[in-house]
Amino acid sequence: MHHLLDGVHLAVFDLDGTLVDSVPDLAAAVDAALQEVALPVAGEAKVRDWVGNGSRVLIERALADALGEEPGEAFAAATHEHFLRWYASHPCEHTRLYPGALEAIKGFWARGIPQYIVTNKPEAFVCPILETLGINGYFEGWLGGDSLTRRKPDPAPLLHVSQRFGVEPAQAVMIGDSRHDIAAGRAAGFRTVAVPYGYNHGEPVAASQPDLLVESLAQLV
Ligand SMILES: O=C(O)COP(=O)(O)O
Ligand SMILES: [Mg+2]
Repeated sequence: MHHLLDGVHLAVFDLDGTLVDSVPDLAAAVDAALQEVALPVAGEAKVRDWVGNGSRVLIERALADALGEEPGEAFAAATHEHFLRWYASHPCEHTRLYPGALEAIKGFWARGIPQYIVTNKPEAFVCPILETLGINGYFEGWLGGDSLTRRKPDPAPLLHVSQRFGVEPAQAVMIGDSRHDIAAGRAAGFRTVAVPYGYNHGEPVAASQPDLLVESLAQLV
């Protein structure tokens, strides 16, 4: 194990952009929703920069881009419903594990360190993706962006998990790809690890000054 993980008793992973490249399926769902409301599609490159604050914000960003102004509440809600319906039936057609992700998960598992997912994506989509990729059995559970009243960058979901496992925050690590993961981890008192290949609104995640930056999750184990 990397020395930053000495004495770690809980590993919390972000999902989108950290364990899995989910943008192809997210972008397909965003584009399907945009087409439902007769707006031009956005494509993967734009969606990549919009992911990170949950699906409702993702749709609001897509609508603002297509309309050139902030969408109205009811229009955003209706378009979000189109997104949810599409994504629910195609959550994992092109979504893939990043190189090194499986190695890391197996490494934590082999050492008996409990693993949990804290994502901002809606909770309902987490299990289908993990199951399709065959990795759900490695995790004790997961929280989505709609599981609690607060989500990353708020530390609440991380503290919820560490309390559930009776682990001091200093003995837990948050592993993610975005400034929201690092902010949540730091605010919770977790150690923080970032990967540079994911989604961080087009900015380098190194700017968030994680405790450790690894090119591949395999470097952790
Ligand atoms: O769906 C999102 O907006 C981000 O999801 P993540 O927290 O797993 O990166
Ligand atoms: Mg992420």
